[in-house]
Amino acid sequence: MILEIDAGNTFIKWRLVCNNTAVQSGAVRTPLFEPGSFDTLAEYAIQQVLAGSVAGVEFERALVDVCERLWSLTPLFARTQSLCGRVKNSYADPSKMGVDRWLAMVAAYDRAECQVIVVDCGSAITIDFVSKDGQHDGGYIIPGLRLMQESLLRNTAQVRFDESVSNLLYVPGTNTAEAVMHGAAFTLNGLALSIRQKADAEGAQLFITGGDGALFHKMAGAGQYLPDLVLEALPKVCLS
Ligand SMILES: Nc1ncnc2c1ncn2[C@@H]1O[C@H](COP(=O)(O)OP(=O)(O)OP(=O)(O)O)[C@@H](O)[C@H]1O
Ligand SMILES: CC(C)(CO)[C@@H](O)C(=O)NCCC(=O)O
Ligand SMILES: [K+]
Repeated sequence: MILEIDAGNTFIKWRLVCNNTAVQSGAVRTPLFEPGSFDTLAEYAIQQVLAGSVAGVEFERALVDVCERLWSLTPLFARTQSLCGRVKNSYADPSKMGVDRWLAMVAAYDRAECQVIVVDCGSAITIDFVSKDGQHDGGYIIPGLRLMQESLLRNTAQVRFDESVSNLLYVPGTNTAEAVMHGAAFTLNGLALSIRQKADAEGAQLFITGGDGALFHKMAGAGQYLPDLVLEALPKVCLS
């Protein structure tokens, strides 16, 4: 049994994989992660822990301790590489690129083996372009839906995330909260349409993941939404 972990700035997502099949999965809010968070998995015979993290060194240290305590093993952390299979990084210093972006690109390219556009709608929205021969042609990092709203609503603290069901609406708002939340959704919608257009024009396959990925997928009306895309490439990247 293998425990795979994708640690982002909002959620730490995990799944248990047995014979290449996910048998259980879950998520912990990153700020609420504590050494006991994985105690419910203590009973499983976990032979390997593979992790990709953009959540900082403290999380990595905590995970090392947890794995030692629960299963007497050391987790393997994926690191952004300059090359993995045919996928070539465009960063002069690959260590500066979030490993979640790299993992998603490697997984998407492995599936398509042609030109891909990879969109991860998490705390941040990242959009990465990989050519048909595997060259990363660069990408974008944009504040995610929640960050867009929070950056504007920091001074109207009563507006809570639960109200953002209206994220799905992007008609012009008739109060501040609506104007801000619908504005964020309107921005995401514009982004989705422009990415779809680019994918269509270039004949690229579009891969979408992340907490707001389902919404982006709906807005784009194209591409594949794969919630576990970042986890998929963990074995390849950790073990190469
Ligand atoms: N219940 C929820 N609580 C918080 N955010 C949610 C929830 N449901 C959807 N979201 C959206 O999902 C986003 C977080 O997505 P995700 O879990 O993919 O982020 P992450 O991988 O932790 O972030 P990153 O990798 O960018 O650091 C939030 O910004 C928010 O817009
Ligand atoms: C952009 C995020 C936060 C998306 O999760 C992550 O990939 C990250 O921390 N990246 C580091 C900066 C970069 O990728 O250039
Ligand atoms: K992510």
